[in-house]
Amino acid sequence: MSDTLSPIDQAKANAARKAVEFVEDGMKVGLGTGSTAAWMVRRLGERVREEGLRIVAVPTSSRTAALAREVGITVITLDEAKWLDLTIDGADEFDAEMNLIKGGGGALLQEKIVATASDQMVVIADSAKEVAHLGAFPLPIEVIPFGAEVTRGLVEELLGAFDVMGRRTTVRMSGAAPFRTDEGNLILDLHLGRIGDPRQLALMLNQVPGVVESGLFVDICDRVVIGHSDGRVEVRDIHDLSVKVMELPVGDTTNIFSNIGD
Ligand SMILES: O=C(CO)[C@H](O)[C@H](O)COP(=O)(O)O
Repeated sequence: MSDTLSPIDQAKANAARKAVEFVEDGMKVGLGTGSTAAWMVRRLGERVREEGLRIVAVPTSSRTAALAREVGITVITLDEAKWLDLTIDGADEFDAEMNLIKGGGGALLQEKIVATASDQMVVIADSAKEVAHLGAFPLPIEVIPFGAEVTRGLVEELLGAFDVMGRRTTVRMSGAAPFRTDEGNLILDLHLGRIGDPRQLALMLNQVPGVVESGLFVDICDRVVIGHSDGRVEVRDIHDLSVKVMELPVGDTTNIFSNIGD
């Protein structure tokens, strides 16, 4: 029930609920990964079951695929979809230009492929994710296991040429073993503190052999839906950053709180 939710979960759920309003009948939709995205998938499932909304969806992880099927959403592959109308996903950080750090859940590669193959990417986030400069959240990069320590060394060397505060890197773990992505790759977390030029860093990281992709999303996000813990939801559009739509709490969220798995 909604009154058992923490303020942060309430904020995430409200942002998710608002973003799902952008989904229209007949759309092909990309589904993000993470706890905020899970709220969105549940709410979308509700619309499918209760309103008869006809959509097909491309999930960005095996976790999201399982949840989507569970709530009654038809799942297809990106190659079947070919192109998507809209992707809704969470983020670990976003700045005023809607640059993002993503990959806290380890799904950054599929998330970037799916978002890039979409007419629109809508990010849903609680207000704590907004930052003046990206980088306090460790930047995840996906690297192939072959020669991963050499790749790590090259990345650390590269960071020496960048305007970042810290340069420490860690291999993401899952218990005692390295975390593996859905593609079987590893995640390196870059503890940068502050990223001076996200665009340049994203470009350069992709030049390192062994790096598959970084969690820096530059010029990909079109809209951010921000949930506040007091119940307000704010929508920002990259095409009109001067306009902020402030809204009162969005409807009754009781149903989607009944089967919380994340
Ligand atoms: O990028 C992601 C997963 O790879 C998530 O969208 C990001 O980590 C935000 O997660 P949450 O909504 O749980 O805070």
